Amino acid sequence: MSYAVKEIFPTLQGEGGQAGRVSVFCRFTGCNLWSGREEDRATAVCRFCDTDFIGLDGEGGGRFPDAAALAEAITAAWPGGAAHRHVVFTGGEPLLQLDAPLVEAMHAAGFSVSVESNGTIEPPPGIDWLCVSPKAGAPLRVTRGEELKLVFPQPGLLPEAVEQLDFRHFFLQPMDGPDRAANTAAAVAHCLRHPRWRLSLQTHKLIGIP
Ligand SMILES: C[S@@+](CC[C@H](N)C(=O)[O-])C[C@H]1O[C@@H](n2cnc3c(N)ncnc32)[C@H](O)[C@@H]1O
Ligand SMILES: Nc1nc2[nH]cc(C(=O)O)c2c(=O)[nH]1
Ligand code: SF4
Ligand SMILES: [Mg+2]
Repeated sequence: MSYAVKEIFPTLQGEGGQAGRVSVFCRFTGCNLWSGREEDRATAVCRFCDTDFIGLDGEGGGRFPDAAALAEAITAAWPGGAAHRHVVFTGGEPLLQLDAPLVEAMHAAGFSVSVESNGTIEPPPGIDWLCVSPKAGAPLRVTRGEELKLVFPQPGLLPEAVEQLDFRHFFLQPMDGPDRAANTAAAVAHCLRHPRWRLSLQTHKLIGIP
């Protein structure tokens, strides 16, 4: 199958348990919880998204005919040598497009494979680090993985509703937007009272990298 990609760029993973790790981000086009158009935001299932995932027009974006072609583009974007290669598939919702042949092609190219997903779609086999970030009002179908990263606070989705699921790490990530400072204080307060939860800051935004 072919893949629609918004952008491919090297940076540091900014969030969660792998923050600071050199990574190539492959951002797929499209999401199942929002069209990506501002006029639809107020009626979307997911209304707080901080990302432009429409189209193919970002750095390194485009339509890739098969897994080999996309793996080649991701490999070309890796800033280092043959060791420590790491790709993060995100979006939009990457599990609308990421499939086993692409995971296999990335492994064959020497990459460890991470995924950022909203948890509504079952992943293909072989993913090395699955981050699930559940969304209020959306069906949570993926209940295991390496990390659960809850954007906080979300009316209608309390940490208590997801903290017994089968994840190795539990993160609260303050919701960015006009209330970011208050949301950060609330997340810190929740972690202090419920130490299962750790704070995930969007560190790339703090230091001004993509
Ligand atoms: C843009 S999403 C793409 C991946 C997938 N669709 C998802 O929601 O997990 C990447 C990460 O950013 C988080 N995120 C999106 N908007 C945010 C915001 N306003 N504040 C904090 N985190 C946000 C998501 O929850 C997710 O963990
Ligand atoms: N540096 C950096 N880290 C990230 N972690 C998750 C991101 C995403 O948009 O999925 C993201 C992103 O957009 N940039
Ligand atoms: S599910 Fe992810 S990509 Fe889709 S609108 Fe929400 S935060 Fe954005
Ligand atoms: Mg982002």
